[in-house]
Amino acid sequence: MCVHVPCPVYRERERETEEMAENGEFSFTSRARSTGRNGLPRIQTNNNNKETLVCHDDSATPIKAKTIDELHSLQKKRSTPSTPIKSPLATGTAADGSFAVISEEERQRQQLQSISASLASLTRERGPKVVKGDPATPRKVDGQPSTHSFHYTSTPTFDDNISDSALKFTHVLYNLSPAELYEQAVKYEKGSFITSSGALATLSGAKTGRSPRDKRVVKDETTERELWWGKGSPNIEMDEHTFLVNRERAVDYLNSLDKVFVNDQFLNWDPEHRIKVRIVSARAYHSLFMHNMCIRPTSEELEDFGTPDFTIYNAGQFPCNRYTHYMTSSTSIDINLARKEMVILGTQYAGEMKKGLFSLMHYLMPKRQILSLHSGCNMGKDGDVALFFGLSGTGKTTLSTDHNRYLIGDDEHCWSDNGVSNIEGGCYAKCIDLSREKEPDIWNAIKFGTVLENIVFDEHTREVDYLDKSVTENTRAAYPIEYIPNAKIPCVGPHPKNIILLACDAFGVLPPVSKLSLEQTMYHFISGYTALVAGTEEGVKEPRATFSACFGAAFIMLNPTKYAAMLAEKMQKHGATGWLVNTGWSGGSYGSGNRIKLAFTRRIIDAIHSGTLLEASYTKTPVFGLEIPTEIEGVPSEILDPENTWSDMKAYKDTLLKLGTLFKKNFEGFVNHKIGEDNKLTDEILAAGPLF
Ligand SMILES: Nc1ncnc2c1ncn2[C@@H]1O[C@H](COP(=O)(O)OP(=O)(O)OP(=O)(O)O)[C@@H](O)[C@H]1O
Ligand SMILES: O=C([O-])CC(=O)C(=O)O
Ligand SMILES: [Ca+2]
Ligand SMILES: [Mn+2]
Repeated sequence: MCVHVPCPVYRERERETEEMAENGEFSFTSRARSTGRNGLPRIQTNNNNKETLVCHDDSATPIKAKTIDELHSLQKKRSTPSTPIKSPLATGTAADGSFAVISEEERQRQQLQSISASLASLTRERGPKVVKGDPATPRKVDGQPSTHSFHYTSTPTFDDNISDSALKFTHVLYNLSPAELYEQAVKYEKGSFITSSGALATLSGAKTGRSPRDKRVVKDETTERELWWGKGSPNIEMDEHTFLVNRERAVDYLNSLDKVFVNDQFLNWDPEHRIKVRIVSARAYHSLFMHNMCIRPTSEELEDFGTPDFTIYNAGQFPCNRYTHYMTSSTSIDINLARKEMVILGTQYAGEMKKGLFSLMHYLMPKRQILSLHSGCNMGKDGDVALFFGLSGTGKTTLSTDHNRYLIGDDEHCWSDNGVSNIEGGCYAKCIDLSREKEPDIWNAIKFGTVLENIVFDEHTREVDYLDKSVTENTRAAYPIEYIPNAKIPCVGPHPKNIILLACDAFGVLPPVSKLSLEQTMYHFISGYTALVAGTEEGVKEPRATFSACFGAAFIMLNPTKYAAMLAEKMQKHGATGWLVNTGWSGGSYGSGNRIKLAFTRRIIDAIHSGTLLEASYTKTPVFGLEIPTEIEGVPSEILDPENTWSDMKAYKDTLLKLGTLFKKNFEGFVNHKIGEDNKLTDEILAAGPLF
C-alpha cells in the first residue's frame, strides 16, 4: 500500500476528495484519510529515504499485460480442451473397423454443419452461413478455433449493417452456460433482471400461459391413423404444406437475427429410451429455460451428440401469417412427427417448448410400450415410489417436493418395464403466494441459474413479491432438479407403490382423501377432474369444472383409453394402490369454505407413503362411492368427511349432485371406447363412477 504522505500524486487526490467533502457530496474517503483538519492524526512514517518520495507500484510481480485489452484477455481462459474423439462419421474409419480419431477442428466443423442443416431453408439451395460466437465479441485472429469462435464457411467480414440474408452470417450461441446466458439476457432482453436471491427475472411477453387452441399437429397418412383426432382431442390438424410455410417463416426469422441460441440436450433419464433434442431460439431466456428443464449433457456426451432426434424452432417473437391456411390467430405451435420438428410462432411463453416435447414423448413412448405420464414422482428411503397425477395447479410440484423423500421429478415421467424415469432435468414450480415456511425447498431453489417468469420485484432491492399478480397469476420458477437437495440423480426409480390422483375441488365436496379401487382409479384417471376459480378474472365466483383426460389431455397424442389401458395393466401387475386427494376446498365451495391447509394435505400424503392409511378403517360416501378413512394422524378427523364441514346441508347435497352430474356428462364421451382386451374392465370402470 502506498501510504507515504509526500507522494505528490496522492496529495493531489487527497485534496480533491476533501474538496468534494466540503461541497457536501462525498465524505467517507476524506474522513478515512483525514489530514488532521477534522481532528484525527495523520499517519506518520519515519522513513526519510529519498526513494520514498516517489510513489511505487507495489506489485511484486511484473505486469503481464501492457494494455487494457491484454489484461481482459488474461481474465478468460479457454474452456477445458476437449480430447480427440472417436467418430463413426469420420471419413477415415480404419480398415480394422475401429473408429477413426478426429481432431477438435473436425468435430467443430461437423457440429456447425449439423446446425447449419437445422437452420437451412427448404427451398433455397445455399445457406445459411453459420458461425459460432457472439457477434458483439471481437474474434481472435490467431487462427485458433476456440469453442466460441469458429467459422463454418469462409471467414466472414463482420459488418453489423449487412442484413441481406444471402450475405449475412447466422451467429450461433451454442449450449451457453447459465452465467453466459445471464449476461446475454441482461444486456439484450428488456425485462431481464437479477433478483436479490440471484435468479434471472424474465418476462414472457403478451402470453403468460400456454395457447392450447393454437397447437397444431400435421395430419398425414400415418398420424391420421395413429393419433387422437376430433372432439376432446388437443391435436388440431394442419397439413404438411402449411407446416412448411410456418417452418420457413420461423427459419427465415431466426436467420435474420444477429444471433440465435442452440441447445443440444436430452429427454428421459432411462438410458435405453433417451431422446436427443435440439432447441433453436432467439432469446437467452428460452435457452436458459431449456438448459434447466431438459437433461444437461456432459461435455463428452455433447461431443458425441450427432444429429438430434427432434428439433424445435422457437421464433416466438414473430407472429404467424394470418393469411396462411389454418391460422386462426397470430400464434401457432406446430408439431410435425414425420419431420421430427416443432415450430413456435407468436408466443414467447417458454412452457410451450417444455410441453411440446412432452407431447412428442406421449407419441414416441407408447410405441415402445412405455407409459408417459403427467405426474410428479418421489421415492421414500425404503424405495417406495409414489406418482402424483393432477392438472395444472393441483399440487404435483408442491407435494412431490418433500424434504423426507427423494425427488425423482415434478411433472413428466415414463413408466416402463424397468420402473419409472423422469423425462426432464428440471422443475417448473408455480410461485404465486410462494412462502419460505410452507415450501422451503422450492424457495431455496430460486437462486443463481433459476429462471423466474413474470414475477414482480422491488425496483431497488430486487426482492421478489410472490403475492403480486400484476403481470399474471401464473408466475413460475424453472430450476435444475439438483437445486432440490434430496433430488434422486439419476432420476429413475422402481415400480410405483402408490398412485395419487390430485384434484383441486373448488366445489368443496370431494373428501380430502379417498382410497380407490383399480376401477375407480381408472375412472378418475380418464375423467381427469379439477375445479379451480379463475383468480384473475373479475366477478368469477363459481368454481369452473375442468375434465382433462389422463390429467393432461392437452399433451396426449393417442386416444386416452390407450394410456388408461397401459396404466391399468401396470397397476395390476405391480400391485399399486390408487388414492384421490382433494387439495382444494373444504367446509363449502369457493367463497364460503377454505382451501385445505397444505400442512394437512402433507400429513395425508405422509400416511399414504408410510402405509398407515392402507390399514385405517373406512366408510363409504354417497354418490361418488368413495372409501374415506375415519382417522389420520395430524389431521382433524372432522374434516375427513366433507359432509361434516358444511354448515348448510342442502347446499352440500345440491353441490355434490351437481358435481356428480358433471362427471357423468363428461364420461359419456368415453362409454363407447373399449379399455383393455375385452369389455369387462370397461364395464367395471363405468360402474366405478358416481351412482345416483
Ligand atoms: N392443500 C394444498 N395442497 C397442495 N397445494 C396447495 C394446497 N394449498 C395450496 N396449495 C398451492 O397450490 C399450488 C400447487 O401448484 P403446483 O406447482 O404444485 O402445481 P402442479 O400440479 O405442479 O401444476 P403444473 O402442472 O401446472 O406445474 C401451489 O402454489 C401450492 O402452494
Ligand atoms: O406447461 C405449463 O405451462 C405448466 C404446466 O406444467 C402445466 O400446465 O401442466
Ligand atoms: Ca408443476
Ligand atoms: Mn404440468
